[in-house]
Amino acid sequence: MLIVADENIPLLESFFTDIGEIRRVAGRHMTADDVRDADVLLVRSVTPVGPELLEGSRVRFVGTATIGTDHVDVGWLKEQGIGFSAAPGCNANSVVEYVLSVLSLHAERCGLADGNELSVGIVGVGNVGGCLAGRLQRLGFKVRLCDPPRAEAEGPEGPEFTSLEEALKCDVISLHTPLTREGSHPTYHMLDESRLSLLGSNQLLINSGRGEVIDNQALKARLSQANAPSVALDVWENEPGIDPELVGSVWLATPHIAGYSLEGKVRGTEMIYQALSHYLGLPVRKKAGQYLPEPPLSKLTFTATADEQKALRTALRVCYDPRTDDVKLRLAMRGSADERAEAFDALRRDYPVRRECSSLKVQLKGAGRSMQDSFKAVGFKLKI
Ligand SMILES: NC(=O)C1=CN([C@@H]2O[C@H](COP(=O)(O)OP(=O)(O)OC[C@H]3O[C@@H](n4cnc5c(N)ncnc54)[C@H](O)[C@@H]3O)[C@@H](O)[C@H]2O)C=CC1
Ligand SMILES: O=C(O)C(=O)[C@H](O)COP(=O)(O)O
Repeated sequence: MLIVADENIPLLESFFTDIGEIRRVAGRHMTADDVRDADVLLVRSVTPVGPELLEGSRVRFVGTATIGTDHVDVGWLKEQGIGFSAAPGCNANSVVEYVLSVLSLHAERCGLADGNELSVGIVGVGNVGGCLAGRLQRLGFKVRLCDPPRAEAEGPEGPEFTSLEEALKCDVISLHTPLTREGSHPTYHMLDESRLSLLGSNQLLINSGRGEVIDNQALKARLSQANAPSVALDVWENEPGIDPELVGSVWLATPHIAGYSLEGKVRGTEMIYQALSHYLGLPVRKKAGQYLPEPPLSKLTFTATADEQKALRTALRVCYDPRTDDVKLRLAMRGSADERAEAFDALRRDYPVRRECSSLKVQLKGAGRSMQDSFKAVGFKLKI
């Protein structure tokens, strides 16, 4: 059996050698010739999968080691009887940690002693948005949820949902919808010129869903006007050929790496390995946990003199500080359009190992219940 796979899927050999021969291909440049004689295709978000790639090939199963599926023509695969699986939720925790870290930086630069004074509108309350809402509520933030598809499906039985316009009134708005162009609630350019005009300079807009959910040209225009909001973008229109002027206009700019914790990536591989094994009727023998190395930093101790908010910010940023990725992306925006696109992909391909908060044991000497609860809410393991 031949498995053609994006070379950026981690642990390909560890998970798939027993199943078939692996051919590694650069995902961004995968062609019909690369996959013609394959039985299985494993991709990431950068490979459009549909008739152009697969017509006339032997492929009978496609797996994407990502949450998002907007790069896959799922309907066409179904019509062709080709098996398909994504990795729902695999890196949701990583995205949530990115948002928490962005929020901590924002609170600090706004001079807020307690970030949880902020109200947060979460747009798209699925795996990522739902997990984020739970954490923020435990941390004492005021959270508003916007998810029209869920509101319609769940009715009065579900949680309280608000309209997009109401969510856009919050101090912070965090986008976590998939990219959709059809249906009752399409998200393509959901934040257009008119909705962006509702935001003001005391607000922060975060997008770690998909770039096309915001009209990037309208956003660039909005950021050049008076009373513009602060913006943190992890995802962009036209990746990898993103707009360098927009990078220059936003507060925090990262190269689509919110979900790039090691845990999240390895879980993505594990999930498509499990799905392929089920599809082929093979036993599932391997687990992500067996491939996670010891983290470079495993313990952190705060003494009884530590201030709760400062300690929490420090611990969070020890695990992940988006400012490092921001600096690298800004530096990568020099050069020609081709060089910039290549540099964007290189930042993602060569991304350093980033571990989730759960990899760090935190000792809080003499800390009260509130401080312990806050650390646990973020996802740290407490050392008793
Ligand atoms: N930046 C990154 O590294 C990553 C980005 N993502 C992106 O985040 C997206 C969300 O991920 P999950 O939460 O796992 O997906 P999910 O499918 O679990 O949840 C998405 C939610 O958005 C809601 N939704 C759909 N249309 C909407 C609309 N018009 N307005 C408001 N809500 C709407 C859905 O009802 C659903 O509850 C993914 O589709 C992917 O595009 C995911 C992982 C990493
Ligand atoms: O899981 C998703 O959806 C994402 O956005 C991934 O983090 C994207 O990673 P790549 O597949 O582009 O490496």
